[in-house]
Amino acid sequence: MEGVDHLAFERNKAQFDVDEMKIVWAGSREDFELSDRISRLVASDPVFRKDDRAALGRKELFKNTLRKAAHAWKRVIELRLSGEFSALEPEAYKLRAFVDQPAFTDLHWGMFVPAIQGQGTDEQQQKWLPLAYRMQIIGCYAQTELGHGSNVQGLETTATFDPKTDEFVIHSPTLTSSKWWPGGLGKVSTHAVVYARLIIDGQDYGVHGFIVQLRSLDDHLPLPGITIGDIGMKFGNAAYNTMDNGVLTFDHVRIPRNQMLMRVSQVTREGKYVHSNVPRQLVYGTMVYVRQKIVADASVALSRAVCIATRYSAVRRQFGSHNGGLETQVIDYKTQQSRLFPLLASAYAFRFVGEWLLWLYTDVTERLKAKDFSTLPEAHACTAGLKSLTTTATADGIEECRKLCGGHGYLCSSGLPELFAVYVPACTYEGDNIVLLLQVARHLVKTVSQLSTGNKPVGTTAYMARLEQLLQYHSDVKKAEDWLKPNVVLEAFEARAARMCVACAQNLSKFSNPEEGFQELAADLVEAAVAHCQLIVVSNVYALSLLHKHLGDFISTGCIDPKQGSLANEQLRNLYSQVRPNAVALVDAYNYTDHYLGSILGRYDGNVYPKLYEEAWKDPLNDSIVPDGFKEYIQPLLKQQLRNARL
Ligand SMILES: CCCCCCCCCC/C=C\CCCCCCCC(=O)SCCNC(=O)CCNC(=O)[C@H](O)C(C)(C)COP(=O)(O)OP(=O)(O)OC[C@H]1O[C@@H](n2cnc3c(N)ncnc32)[C@H](O)[C@@H]1OP(=O)(O)O
Ligand SMILES: Cc1cc2nc3c(=O)[nH]c(=O)nc-3n(C[C@H](O)[C@H](O)[C@H](O)COP(=O)(O)OP(=O)(O)OC[C@H]3O[C@@H](n4cnc5c(N)ncnc54)[C@H](O)[C@@H]3O)c2cc1C
Repeated sequence: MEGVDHLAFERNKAQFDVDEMKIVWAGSREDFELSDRISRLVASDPVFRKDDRAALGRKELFKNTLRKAAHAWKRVIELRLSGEFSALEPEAYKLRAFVDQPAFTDLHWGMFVPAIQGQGTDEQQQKWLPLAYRMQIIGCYAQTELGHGSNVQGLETTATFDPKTDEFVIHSPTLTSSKWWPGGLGKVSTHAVVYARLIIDGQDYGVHGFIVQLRSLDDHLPLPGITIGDIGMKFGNAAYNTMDNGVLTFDHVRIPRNQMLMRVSQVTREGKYVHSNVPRQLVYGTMVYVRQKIVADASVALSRAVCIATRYSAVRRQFGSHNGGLETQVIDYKTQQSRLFPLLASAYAFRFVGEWLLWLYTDVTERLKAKDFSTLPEAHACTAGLKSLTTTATADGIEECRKLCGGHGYLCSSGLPELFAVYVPACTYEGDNIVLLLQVARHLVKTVSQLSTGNKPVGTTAYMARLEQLLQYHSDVKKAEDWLKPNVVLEAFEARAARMCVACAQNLSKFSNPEEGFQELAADLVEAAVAHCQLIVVSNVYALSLLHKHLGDFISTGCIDPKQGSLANEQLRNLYSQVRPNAVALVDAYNYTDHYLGSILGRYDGNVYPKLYEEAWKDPLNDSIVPDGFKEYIQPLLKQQLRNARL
């Protein structure tokens, strides 16, 4: 059966041009060609092999990660993948994506460099960026502490200005102030951007960023006053254990004054605190940048899981055989379709919403350069909300895909357990998803409360300007096909989000203390924020399955009635039937190599069973026929039973 395309029959059913769809998914022909070239390059390089990962112990796994990161960097330079200086070019980014192994380089390029770019002055950038671009220093982002992560203003590490020596003294005053979690910190980084409370003359000016050298550039030992290590094994086997998330404490470590990142605010030689004419929230700018990247990556993780589950569902057969004929492909079961196809649609939807968010982020960045800060709240709300929405849906979606693959989905060789374990911390890092939704809720409630003062809502909240109309709205859907009209769906989502936000604002106004009200109503506020974020996704693409999933919201807010809900469901079933013949082609359009998918169930040729069988024999337990430990632990039991039987 080797080489036979078990899915050819499925591919022949496609009703659209897969090659054209590959370009749509990639973004452009140029992007497609680049991805295609780099994914093949990675797949054919033995250093980037990953099928042996599940069996490696932590130390071997980590060394393997260092080897891959070093090799990736060599390839970036040899192939001139990056521009003259930075590896944040699309080519290098793609190479990292296809290598598919989290490493310290993610934090160096993804957070340390952007923190200096966004928060450093021109002089600081000139000094530090060339070193970082050439990886002559390796950096990480040391914000979270043992005692505080979400509450950034609660961080305890201090940076006290010493006017006598023109230095800051960085110190960890308590156990809970130990830096805890930063990726790349545990074993690799030579430097960090450390977030600490700025103290001048006894006064606390809040949290600011400082560039701190952690390890010697000669022998890699921690510098005096610095205690540093890895925080230990994390969820999953290989998964995120390729990363050295670290712990760090400072004992009165001195750094020059000019190592405070001073674009947002400065400390003068005399110890005067000067705040530039920019919002203090720019100190949080690196998080906004990374949240946008996380949204762009959600579609990648979800599409991998969906690709595996779709191909396998077309290969797998259970029940339904008549007269010795073939059994039914599990993809033909309506229940399988109703679980799988909305995820297939979500992967595409997140791909497009990621593109849109990149556009929004680029626009905001351009405005910030021109000192226009007006769109910053919208950028924060959109990045926070969509990060939360897409990572939650993706993590849940990967787990659903595992279940869609039945028992075989639980095998590491399906690729799904590791994909889930690597992905699921995205719901926590870069802002816990609930904490981020509460930020969106604050923005929405503020928008509603400002309507009465004549403030015109902008951006993604612009629909609130039609509040009167949306509060009167009731869907006029009469037949299932009406739900195919994008405007009909969009209006229903707008009305639902507006009503949920208004209900929250009205309930909040009953509290004399708004903060107390916000705490009390937090669960409702989170639901209103989800409704708003779903509207953003819907307005960029799709939505009937979401409407079906949240039917309760639509009916209880009076946007639609139960009959219209059933019509939506009927239309959804019709759509599943239309997707069915195209399903395998729709996942082929992702153009993933078998190396990248890392899944026997998702193989392009569908040759699942022989390969699963072959793979089982490679497990280290099968190295010997009788297992180690037999003589010590099994044989005595068996002998004991024999003795008992004789008695
Ligand atoms: C070899 C090869 C090449 C390789 C190339 C590789 C390239 C790889 C790239 C990979 C990319 C990325 C990889 C990253 C992996 C990620 C690892 C994870 C890292 C981390 O987790 S870092 C730590 C993240 N921590 C958090 O996210 C903390 C979450 N908490 C917060 O953000 C805040 O504390 C808060 C919850 C927002 C609350 O803050 P605060 O108390 O200060 O604020 P208030 O609620 O009082 O609000 C005040 C005011 O400020 C507004 N606001 C809040 N945040 C922001 C913001 N970010 N931007 C703008 N405005 C903000 C808020 O809305 C309020 O406004 P208002 O006063 O109401 O008008
Ligand atoms: C794999 C991984 C990598 C990481 N990498 C880095 C890194 O490189 N650098 C770095 O600085 N940090 C890093 N972090 C830390 C990460 O950013 C934090 O863990 C994250 O911001 C969540 O904060 P927390 O751990 O304090 O959670 P907590 O805030 O303690 O959350 C615990 C629970 O409390 C709830 N909660 C908290 N506050 C509220 C509230 N106001 N209202 C309602 N519910 C609330 C949350 O929803 C959650 O259910 C990483 C974390 C992980 C898991």
